[in-house]
Amino acid sequence: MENESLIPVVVAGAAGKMGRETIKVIAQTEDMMLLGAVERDSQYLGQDAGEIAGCGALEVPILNDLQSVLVMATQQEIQGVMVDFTHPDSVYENTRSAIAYGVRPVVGTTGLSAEQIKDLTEFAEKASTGALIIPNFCIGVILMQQAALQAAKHFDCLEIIELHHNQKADAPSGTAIKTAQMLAEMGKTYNPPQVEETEKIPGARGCLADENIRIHSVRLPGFIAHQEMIFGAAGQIYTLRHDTTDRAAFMPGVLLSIRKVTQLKTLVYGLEKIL
Ligand SMILES: NC(=O)C1=CN([C@@H]2O[C@H](COP(=O)(O)OP(=O)(O)OC[C@H]3O[C@@H](n4cnc5c(N)ncnc54)[C@H](OP(=O)(O)O)[C@@H]3O)[C@@H](O)[C@H]2O)C=CC1
Ligand SMILES: O=C(O)C1=N[C@H](C(=O)O)C[C@H](O)C1
Repeated sequence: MENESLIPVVVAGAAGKMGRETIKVIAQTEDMMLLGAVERDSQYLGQDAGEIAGCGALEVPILNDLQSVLVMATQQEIQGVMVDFTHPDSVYENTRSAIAYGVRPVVGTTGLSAEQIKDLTEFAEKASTGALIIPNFCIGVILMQQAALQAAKHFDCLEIIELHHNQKADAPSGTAIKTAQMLAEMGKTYNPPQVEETEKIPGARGCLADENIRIHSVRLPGFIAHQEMIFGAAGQIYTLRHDTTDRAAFMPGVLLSIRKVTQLKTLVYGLEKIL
């Protein structure tokens, strides 16, 4: 393919676990090119993004100024896409900046509040810029969420347990929050109280998400990303579980999102809406 017809992609958080995986997969993808790589830690400044990702030199130096990379993206023939895998404390500003420059954000970073998502949705609408916020790029997770929606037609009681590596900054996970939101959209309130409960140690019962759904967050070395959903009713327990055993599992969803966001004019929240 000619360079001019490739989707130019900027990766923010280029030296992180997901940033490296994303750069590797873009390097192998015919209809995309890595245009820019941004990282906040100056130890990577000027280093080749491909070398850092472990896929060999791509001649794209890592920079630490997102704005200048976004400017570069605006100068391409095809509108650029920014993939963000940074940190909950940076993702809102990064996404707003990308939309302001007309560079379409594909946001994998979790930890955005409901107000921030609402604000970004309005901003993207005003700018007529496509944007995606995807709490989980893994198809298996979407299948688990769909199965949970089916189960919720028959079960009124459930709790969510999410388990992640201990480098994760935010809790509960974006996936668990989104799952609870999807269940809440069914118009039910779950887990009708049975007795008056007392938490002898605060937090014992996890956190309370939408429509009375409890989420319990486990952080341990050895995990990558896992979610269990336990439904209970008289005489039965129904359990759904998804395990991510390699970050490669997220990559088909990342590539799909990069392609889809170029066709959007508004912000869409959730991979299930673009499948
Ligand atoms: N949607 C999905 O399917 C998935 C989402 N995630 C989410 O993606 C995010 C990143 O995860 P992960 O890769 O594991 O985390 P890492 O900590 O491995 O990587 C994040 C990288 O981004 C850098 N960074 C932070 N802020 C900025 C900034 N403003 N500009 C540029 N770089 C920045 C960090 O630098 P430093 O180390 O100096 O802070 C770090 O190198 C998390 O929110 C995680 O929850 C993860 C997996 C899948
Ligand atoms: O931090 C992670 O690793 C992950 N974060 C996302 C989340 O918060 O749901 C997606 C996946 O679970 C991996």
